[in-house]
Amino acid sequence: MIDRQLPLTDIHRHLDGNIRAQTILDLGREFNLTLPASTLETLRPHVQVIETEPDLVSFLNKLDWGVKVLGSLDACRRVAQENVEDAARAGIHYAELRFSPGYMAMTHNLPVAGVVEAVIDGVKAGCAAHNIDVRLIGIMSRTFGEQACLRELDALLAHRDGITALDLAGDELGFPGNQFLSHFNRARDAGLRITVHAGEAAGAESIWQAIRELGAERIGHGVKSIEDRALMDYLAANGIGIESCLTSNIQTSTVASLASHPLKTFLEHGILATINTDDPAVQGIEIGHEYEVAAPAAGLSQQQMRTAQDNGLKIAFLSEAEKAAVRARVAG
Ligand SMILES: O=c1[nH]cnc2c1ncn2[C@@H]1O[C@H](CO)[C@@H](O)[C@H]1O
Ligand SMILES: [Zn+2]
Repeated sequence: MIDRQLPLTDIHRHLDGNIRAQTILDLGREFNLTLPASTLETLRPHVQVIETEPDLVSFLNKLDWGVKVLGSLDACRRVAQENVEDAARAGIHYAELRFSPGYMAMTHNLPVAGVVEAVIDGVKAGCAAHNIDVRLIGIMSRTFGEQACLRELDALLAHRDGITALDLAGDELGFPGNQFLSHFNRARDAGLRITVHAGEAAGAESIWQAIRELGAERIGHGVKSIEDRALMDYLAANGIGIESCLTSNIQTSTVASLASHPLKTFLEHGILATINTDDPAVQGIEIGHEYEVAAPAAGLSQQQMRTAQDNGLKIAFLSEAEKAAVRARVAG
């Protein structure tokens, strides 16, 4: 269960993996696009995971309709604003929303830096209307290769003030982290914080690579840490947090069942592991479901859920003063 005395965070939440089905219909109509269905009910199986997908890449295909309808920068602004509204409605006090500007720009050839600006704008508008703090994480979608990632990085750095951190997501097996050393060197030089999707489709070596070569301070998923005790020791000793996404890991067939998910072991090992959604609309879940259904099914005790919840703000990409402000707002 969620501890209502503590701030509720979601620090691994893809904004472009969380586009409302209704908004997909609306934008499809606005831009005269042929969608696979014209009602919410019939559209759902095309934009939401209904049964477990066989692998990560099949899961990721479910995000495609959401970005295919982004026919203008205004549409990008709208989905960013709706994302803040949805996170606030879910009871989240602090969210780190991540997005891949190149992926969002791709179908309609939008200017990538324009997408970054529109997302920053939409999030600002959302925060002004709701009681929530949000930071943005820029994603480079590795699936489209080094050059495309370079264009994403350039666009993110063009709006450096509105971006807190850099991430690498997409097809981890097809595009290993060692192709992106120079991208991360530049990002760190610009003072961006670093988190990397690693150890989801690939093994523990991908997590070591993300830490040692890309400078990851946190790991997205990090499931395969369980296969390497020295790595678990290292994560615990160095305060490198794990952004766990329980339901996502089942839907991508990364983990066979919630009962065998390693999150509980990570917490027992003293790793700063957290509970997050990933792509809520695509998965058909919200953060409440992860605490109320998924985490108990993964064997977490109430105390372990509390620890995971507390870890969210501990490893957030905020200064200590900003964290204290979030705590004070929740307590007050
Ligand atoms: O669970 C995940 N693992 C790896 N990549 C992901 C996941 N969810 C979404 N994306 C990727 O993030 C970008 C959009 O924000 C896209 O590249 C999408 O494929
Ligand atoms: Zn993710």
